[in-house]
Amino acid sequence: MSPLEPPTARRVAVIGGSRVPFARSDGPYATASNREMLTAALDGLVERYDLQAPGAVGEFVAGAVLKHSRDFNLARETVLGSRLDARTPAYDVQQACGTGLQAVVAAANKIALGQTESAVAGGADTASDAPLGVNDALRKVLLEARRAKSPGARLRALAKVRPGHLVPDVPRNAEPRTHLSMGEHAAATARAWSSARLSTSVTPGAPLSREAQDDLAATSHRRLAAAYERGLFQDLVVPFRGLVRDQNLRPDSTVEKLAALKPVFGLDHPDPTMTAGNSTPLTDGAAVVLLASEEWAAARGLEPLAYLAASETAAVDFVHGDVAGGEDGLLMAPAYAVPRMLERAGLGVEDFDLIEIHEAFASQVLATLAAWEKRGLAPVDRARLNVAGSSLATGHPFAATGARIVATLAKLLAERDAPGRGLISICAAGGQGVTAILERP
Ligand SMILES: CC(=O)SCCNC(=O)CCNC(=O)[C@H](O)C(C)(C)COP(=O)(O)OP(=O)(O)OC[C@H]1O[C@@H](n2cnc3c(N)ncnc32)[C@H](O)[C@@H]1OP(=O)(O)O
Repeated sequence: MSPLEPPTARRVAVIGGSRVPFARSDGPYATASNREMLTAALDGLVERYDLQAPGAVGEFVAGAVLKHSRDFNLARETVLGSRLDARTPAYDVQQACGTGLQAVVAAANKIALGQTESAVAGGADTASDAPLGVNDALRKVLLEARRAKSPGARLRALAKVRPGHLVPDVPRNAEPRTHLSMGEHAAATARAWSSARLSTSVTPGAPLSREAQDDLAATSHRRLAAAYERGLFQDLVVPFRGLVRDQNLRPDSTVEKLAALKPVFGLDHPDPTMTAGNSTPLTDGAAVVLLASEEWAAARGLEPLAYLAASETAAVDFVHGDVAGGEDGLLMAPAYAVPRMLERAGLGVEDFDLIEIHEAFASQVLATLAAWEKRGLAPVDRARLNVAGSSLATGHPFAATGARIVATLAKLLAERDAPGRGLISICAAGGQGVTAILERP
């Protein structure tokens, strides 16, 4: 028997995106689950691209960072409650804040290899509906009670419950080994890069200054507001629970206003620079992207916005390296992923019309830019960076951010109505980075 020939890779088109407006946690989506938000985003896409028919979508790939055990396969549970055909296979991925982009890459690779013709990928997260666990002591008692062979034995087991057992196990926005929050890690990285050279900073002498961070945040709000204003998100955002645009957006967020906010991270060092204004807020939301082969798109008369041309992941050893931060801080893996991806593609950052860096914190974006320059990449032209705003303005529902960025960038490339290339860089908890290239030939 002759072996199957290895398939030739095909181009993967980004057809469109759909997301709910992002909401600040404990706000309008406080009672919405990941599944409900993801279903709303998915149904938006199903409706817009007429995907109800059986087999229209080959697979749904999605994930959440904070996930209830009842959503053991959130993607499949979402399909079953959505307008997508119930016979659509679905599975979860999880790579912290890189989840949404990793879901896109996983789905795209199957399309590229001819294993499916179309897929939807994305993610959702809610810090409002975070899963609370029972603490270990109570878990032992409850399991003992469940195993009890008689009502008496069950009662004896339950009688062991003490008030202290009722303290819930709350998921923390902290690194499990260092016990430091993401913000504290970013503050340590900002210190490590504070004397870095950065050609394009508003404060060239001190690229990670408070002023430079606030400027980045104000720019993000200003550009997101302008993008809403000119209708960029008209076919990308579906209204949900009374919101029509991202709740965190403050068009009036000026550098002067941001300068008045008090620092919240890195307070154990002189001159802390990170505030609620130049950090992302805890956010609830969901986003998805429709991907397909060129043949699938052509058969439906759909014009691809752009193509997923490359992707890369990297991880830094922040555990054995510099645990608290340093050059290889927790959120610095894109400093390795992007140069590697560009080398493989034979491109430089100057070859990109648009660059999207997920804004976990302004300081982390600036440290990433400095690291790229240090590793020999050309300075990033700020006029091409996050041109429609990014996470500082939209907010950051962890697993949704990748799909938000892919859909926004694809739309921005299509808008230009000319050949173009866009770069995506996303840092993730766990010391990981997920990056990608979109292209419009
Ligand atoms: C890989 C990754 O992505 S890692 C990133 C993961 N995400 C995180 O770690 C989330 C980090 N963020 C947080 O933990 C929280 O949002 C914090 C600690 C930064 C801030 O929390 P809070 O103090 O609750 O923020 P809050 O929204 O109340 O803002 C504080 C103040 O700043 C003001 N403010 C916030 N943003 C702005 C802005 N853009 N412009 C003007 N004022 C602002 C608020 O109005 C508020 O003012 P008030 O005290 O007068 O009401």
